[in-house]
Amino acid sequence: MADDGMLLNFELPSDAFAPKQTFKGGSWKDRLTARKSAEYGSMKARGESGRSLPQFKEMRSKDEELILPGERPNKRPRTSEGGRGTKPVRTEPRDHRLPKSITKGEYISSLFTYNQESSTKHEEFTVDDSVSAEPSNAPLNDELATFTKLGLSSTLASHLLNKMEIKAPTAIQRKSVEQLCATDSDAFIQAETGSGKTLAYLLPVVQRISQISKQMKEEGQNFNRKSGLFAIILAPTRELSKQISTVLENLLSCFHWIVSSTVIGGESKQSEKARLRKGLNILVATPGRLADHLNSTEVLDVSQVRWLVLDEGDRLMELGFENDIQKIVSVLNLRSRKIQEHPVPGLPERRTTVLCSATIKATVDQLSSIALKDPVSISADASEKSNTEMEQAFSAPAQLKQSYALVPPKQRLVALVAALKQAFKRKGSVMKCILFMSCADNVDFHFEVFTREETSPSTENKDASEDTLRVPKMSKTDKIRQGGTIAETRTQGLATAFSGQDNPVQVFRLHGSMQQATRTSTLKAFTNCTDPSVLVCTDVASRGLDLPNVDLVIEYDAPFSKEDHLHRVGRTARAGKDGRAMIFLMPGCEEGYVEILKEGRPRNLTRHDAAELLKKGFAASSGVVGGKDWEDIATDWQMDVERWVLANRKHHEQAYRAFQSHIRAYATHTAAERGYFDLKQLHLGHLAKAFALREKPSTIRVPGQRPGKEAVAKTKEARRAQAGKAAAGSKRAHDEDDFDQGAADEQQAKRMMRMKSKMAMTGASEFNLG
Ligand SMILES: Nc1ncnc2c1ncn2[C@@H]1O[C@H](COP(=O)(O)OP(=O)(O)OP(=O)(O)O)[C@@H](O)[C@H]1O
Repeated sequence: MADDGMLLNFELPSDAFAPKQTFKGGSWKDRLTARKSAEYGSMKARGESGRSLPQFKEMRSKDEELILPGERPNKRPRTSEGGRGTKPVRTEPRDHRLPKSITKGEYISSLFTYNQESSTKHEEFTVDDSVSAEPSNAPLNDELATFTKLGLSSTLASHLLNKMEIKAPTAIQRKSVEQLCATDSDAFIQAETGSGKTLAYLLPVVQRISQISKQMKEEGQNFNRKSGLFAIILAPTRELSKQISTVLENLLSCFHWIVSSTVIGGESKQSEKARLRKGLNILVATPGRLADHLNSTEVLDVSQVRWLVLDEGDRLMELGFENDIQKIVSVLNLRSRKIQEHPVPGLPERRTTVLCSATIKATVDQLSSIALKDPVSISADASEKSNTEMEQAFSAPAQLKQSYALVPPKQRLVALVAALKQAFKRKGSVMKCILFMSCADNVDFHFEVFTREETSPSTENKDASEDTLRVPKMSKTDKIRQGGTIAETRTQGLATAFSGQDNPVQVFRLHGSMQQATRTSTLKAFTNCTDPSVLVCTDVASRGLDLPNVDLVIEYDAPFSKEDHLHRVGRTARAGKDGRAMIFLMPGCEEGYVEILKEGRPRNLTRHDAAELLKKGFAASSGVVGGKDWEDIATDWQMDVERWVLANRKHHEQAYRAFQSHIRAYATHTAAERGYFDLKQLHLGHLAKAFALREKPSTIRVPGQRPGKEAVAKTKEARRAQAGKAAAGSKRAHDEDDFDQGAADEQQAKRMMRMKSKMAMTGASEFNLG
């Protein structure tokens, strides 16, 4: 199941994050009224009468912050004038920025009040940006390190130079080409992102097969596509398989008699079978599809396979391809025993299996035990390393400039737009940016926000139109007709939200719930786009993809694991080029994640704060534009998006979905890192603002999804009443059991959900990658 389409069988309990009702903020009168109102509400629910009290929506603290029962306002920040508990110092009134009228169930809070502040020092780990770091994944500058000296034929070496503009090997290529051209032992190849691992395993494979073809010709035999399948390369995703296949075809254009092909799904098995029937010498495949063909395609003869490459080994395991790989390896072992009628001259006795990744996790040991025998470790580093050492040693490219932005939940959306505005302010400063989000719903919603038609910024008072913009109530049939999904085919648009004045920016979206053909064409369009562009995507684009000219990576939603972080930021600063990466974190427990970032041994890790981003993004250097300061401009923009969401049912539902899916995704960080991403500490009310939602989080429901605890409680009550009326004690007991069983199941469901959503959101299967 894909990440955005997941209608999982549990919903976050509406009151799960609500502490005991306490009312803070505003004057004592506000707090008293709020408490009385809440008491009145519960009396009313119990059927007791009470004197009329003001509706809660009418109450607003003096700071414009609406403090809701069930929501946790942040603690007042300490001020130099007084300790906690003293009246906060109000720098300026915010009221003028917010609409004067609000409607039932709708709460509008200011972007700039009650935000949690950072608890860490600003100076930490900030390094001078002007200090340039030597690229660590660049081609070698060593005259002795020529491809011919490493064992490649002069034909292949000159093809690399003249046709592919590859002059010298990278460090990992030097080691691996030398090793794999000379020996048949299994190998682990581990090197940082963008260091040329694809050629590190393809070059020796092509070289060895070209030698076989040469030997056959010398012995008077004809080498052609029917001579045998000699190498299989497995990759976890279709996109990656296609990319490997393209590099391979480029290489093989100097050996046109060696034929390669792919079986990766996404097209009919019949046409794949037809290709296999024609014969081929090198096959690039996804594990599931290959296992399928090994089962059902008789013409697929794997008895002569002598090279098996498992690219992105740890990812293959993460995505649950273990069984498929096990099956493939045992079929290869079994069929390699077949006695050949016409043995191929020069074909090695044993099969060489190569495992390759930028990050080597414990799971790789498992894969190694399935597929490898006494492997040699090949890393770019000069020292020989054990697996554990390799696991600890992975790092980001040295020349990559990393930073993190500490942004409170309410300001996330505006700060993101500000960062993008700043990045694309000057023509040519950033060409391509990849923006990572946690799930497909998030990608879809933000794509729409970035490409929406903006209303005139001169519209000063929009209060009058607030009610007319209200979302029309969705009828039951509408909901059914919509089926809980939004059909959206547009994958490219002009970024109205952050295009520079003379610098139009294109936005693309990519995630695993899109049709394969759309995914492929979107990637192609992004790659070929000559305008500055942003690819908003899930982790489907985090592994192995080599998209040219990406100079900025933004992780708006934190990665699910530190390995994912390295792969994401590794889409830039490739093969010695420069690159920048920024991750968004929230003040509070997420700040601790900086320690994890440091584990990737970045040469620099600069910190940005929300105010700094907003100021740079929303105002000129003077800080004031047309009499408005950057806070006003950011607020106007946020309000505009909120109104846009309210005005259209589709956008509203998209925002709902994105909010809910994001929270689910938030719960799926690896156990080791969950402490930094603690759902209980996430201020859902504030976070909703980053999705331009004005509703109370517990009321946010996506049509077709299972009701939350509140709704279940209501149903339970109704069912109890019914059971009571019918005086059917046994039935009641049965219903109770159902609910208790439901509660027990919920734990199980949550566990399943965590696993499923992690898989779906990171790309659970090659056929439906998220
Ligand atoms: N020797 C070389 N000289 C110059 N460029 C190279 C060389 N080898 C590879 N490249 C280029 O470097 C880029 C990255 O290569 P590749 O995709 O193989 O990296 P990788 O190590 O597999 O990265 P990842 O871990 O992200 O998958 C590609 O654009 C490739 O063309």
